[in-house]
Amino acid sequence: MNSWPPVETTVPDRHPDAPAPDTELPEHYAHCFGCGDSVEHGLRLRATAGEGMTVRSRFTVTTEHQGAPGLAHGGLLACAFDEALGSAVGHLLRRPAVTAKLETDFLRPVPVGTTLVIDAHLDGIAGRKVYVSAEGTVEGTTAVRARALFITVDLKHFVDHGRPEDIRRVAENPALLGRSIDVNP
Ligand SMILES: CCCCC/C=C\C/C=C\C/C=C\C/C=C\CCCC(=O)SCCNC(=O)CCNC(=O)[C@H](O)C(C)(C)COP(=O)(O)OP(=O)(O)OC[C@H]1O[C@@H](n2cnc3c(N)ncnc32)[C@H](O)[C@@H]1OP(=O)(O)O
Repeated sequence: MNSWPPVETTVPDRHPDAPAPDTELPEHYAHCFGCGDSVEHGLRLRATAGEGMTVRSRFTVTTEHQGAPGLAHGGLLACAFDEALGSAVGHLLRRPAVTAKLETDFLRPVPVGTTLVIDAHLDGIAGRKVYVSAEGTVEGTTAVRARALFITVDLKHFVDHGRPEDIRRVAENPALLGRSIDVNP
């Protein structure tokens, strides 16, 4: 297995305003497929800040998340990890970031009706590059592992690239961003 992180990094401190351990984390965007409550068949991940540079997320697989009969679709499992890893970056560093690379190892099938518990860990940063990894367990057995590179960006990244009507909706109703992001800091 390649060494991880693949470049020399430092391990940052938790941001002083990062949520305290055991705090339930809010959805970061109401229409986010990973965590938003407004997405009917979204993944609706729920996350809790952990100790140190960790966040624990939970994803309950429903009938709408199948790839094969009774089993979670691998792409949706990757999505759950993207969300869980992004949540660790965003909440622990309090900086906006986007996924540049996401790699997943599927070790065991994940059945419909089970809850995948995803423990994400922020491994290190090098400039704008943030390396994170996670392990997902079902009833105590490791089912999926993932590693990702996130790149920190300015909020302008989203304004410049997002569809204008969606950006406008958020500007008019900042509550769509939950309590995670202060659009007028
Ligand atoms: C007021 C503050 C508020 C703060 C926020 C607070 C709280 C937030 C709270 C919660 C957030 C919660 C949850 C978030 C949950 C889920 C997140 C889901 C995230 C996503 O789902 S997001 C969608 C998918 N994602 C994209 O839509 C990205 C598309 N992409 C781009 O937008 C560009 O591609 C970008 C910006 C990535 C880079 O572009 P760029 O021009 O800015 O920078 P550049 O290319 O120079 O890369 C810089 C350095 O990264 C290296 N690098 C780049 N890419 C690499 C790769 N793939 N492999 C290896 N290395 C790579 C380069 O090699 C260079 O390295 P070096 O510095 O060493 O040269």
